[in-house]
Amino acid sequence: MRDRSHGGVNEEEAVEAAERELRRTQSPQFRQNRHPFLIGVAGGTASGKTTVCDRIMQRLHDQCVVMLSQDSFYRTLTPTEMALAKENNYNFDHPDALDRKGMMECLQKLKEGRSVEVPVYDFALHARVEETRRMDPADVVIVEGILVLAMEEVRDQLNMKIYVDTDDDVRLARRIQRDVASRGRDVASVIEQYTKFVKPAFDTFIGPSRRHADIIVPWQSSENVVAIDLITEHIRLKLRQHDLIRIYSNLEVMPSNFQMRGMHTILRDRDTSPNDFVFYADRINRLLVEAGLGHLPFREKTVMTPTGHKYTGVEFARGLCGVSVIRSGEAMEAALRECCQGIKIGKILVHRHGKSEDIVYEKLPADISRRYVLLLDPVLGTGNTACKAIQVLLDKGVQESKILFLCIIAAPPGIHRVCQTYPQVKVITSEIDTGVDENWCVVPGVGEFGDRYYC
Ligand SMILES: O=P(O)(O)OC[C@H]1O[C@H](OP(=O)(O)OP(=O)(O)O)[C@H](O)[C@@H]1O
Ligand SMILES: O=c1cc[nH]c(=O)[nH]1
Repeated sequence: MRDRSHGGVNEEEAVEAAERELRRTQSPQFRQNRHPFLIGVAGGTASGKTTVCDRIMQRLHDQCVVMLSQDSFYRTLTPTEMALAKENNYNFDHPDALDRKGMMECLQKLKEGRSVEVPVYDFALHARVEETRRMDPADVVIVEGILVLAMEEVRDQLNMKIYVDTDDDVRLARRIQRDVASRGRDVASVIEQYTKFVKPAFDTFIGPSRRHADIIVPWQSSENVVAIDLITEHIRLKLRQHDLIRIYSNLEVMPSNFQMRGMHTILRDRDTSPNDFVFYADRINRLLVEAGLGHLPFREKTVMTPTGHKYTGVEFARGLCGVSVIRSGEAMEAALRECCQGIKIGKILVHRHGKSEDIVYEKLPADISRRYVLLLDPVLGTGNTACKAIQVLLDKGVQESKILFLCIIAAPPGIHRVCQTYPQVKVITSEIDTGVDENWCVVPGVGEFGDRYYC
């Protein structure tokens, strides 16, 4: 008889658990260990970037948000460069005018949740001053500047890329006003600099960087309130999520409710009987497969209901197959067959020797290159096995974007490895674990999945 005594969670316990979670997530240690959400805001000179950043910060007033400006990283000019600057002949709009290394170091530290000392630049002297400005770890870091999306190394660090789009004539008028009023310049020199350097740099670096943006915000004379609403809602959603989901758009963690937590508690309990282990692993596998199928394309289809009315719905995608990683992945085949009758399922065997692995066997559908592939393996640990298996599929001609990797538990090293190496592969898991120990076991983990499932 199956042991069902793990069943319900009473309301009082649920409230207590929720309160414990709230206390935990608000503690200083928790906040310090979190990676912030990094947003880049670019656009031409005087396009309204700072106003966009201010509006985002105002809306996120209950979060810790800091703003890093590209302008802080202008290099102190050499005497020769200084002479050119004095003759209005130095290109401040070129990426080489920046201390890109210093900027990346700063960004990296903030990303790791560490404090930084940000340089302070004096625009009138064209030099860094002695003092620095301390910036503490934050939930959200906004990096603002004309070249933020033009520098690949900066772009690669960002979780959200915004481009502020404003007409050239509006920007020039604003730039003249600003430089005359606050940077001690006259109108003629501002226009000369604009024609000689600002506009060509816009045409070469800044304008083209718009194609890297996730969001292009039209920003003319009146403020774009709708865009700011959408951006801040998206950030709030991301902040509610686990760090790794914020970072990788190709990672999906199934919603965690008490059913899911309860099933995981049983899988993770070393005293769980083999029967129960199989029963609950199968239940999660079924949910995982359904979550994976939810990512496949569909076509609209209209049918007639028994009441004689039309129902407009969708038709499932064709050209799908499964591939299980032997042995544990085979435990997920039944769930896939229950959802997709008659589906073809291939197999890959990766032999692990500690850190290195070899593919020792593969049997895949002959036409796999034309199919979507649900790659099945319940445990993602270091990610070595998954990467090997994915590479086999790519070598067979499967498109990266057509691979969905399904696993019951995923450890952060494996998530980083797979999501970074194969950014178009969708990784779907039911829980993220803490890590991998010195024996390459996932912790807290479920132990050796295959031994427990097949014993
Ligand atoms: O991400 P990694 O560190 O590579 O670890 C994950 C691999 O480990 C497990 O298989 P295992 O080698 O235990 O073989 P089994 O399925 O035959 O039990 C699991 O099913 C994965 O294939
Ligand atoms: O913890 C682990 C790691 C690899 N494989 C498993 O089955 N469990």
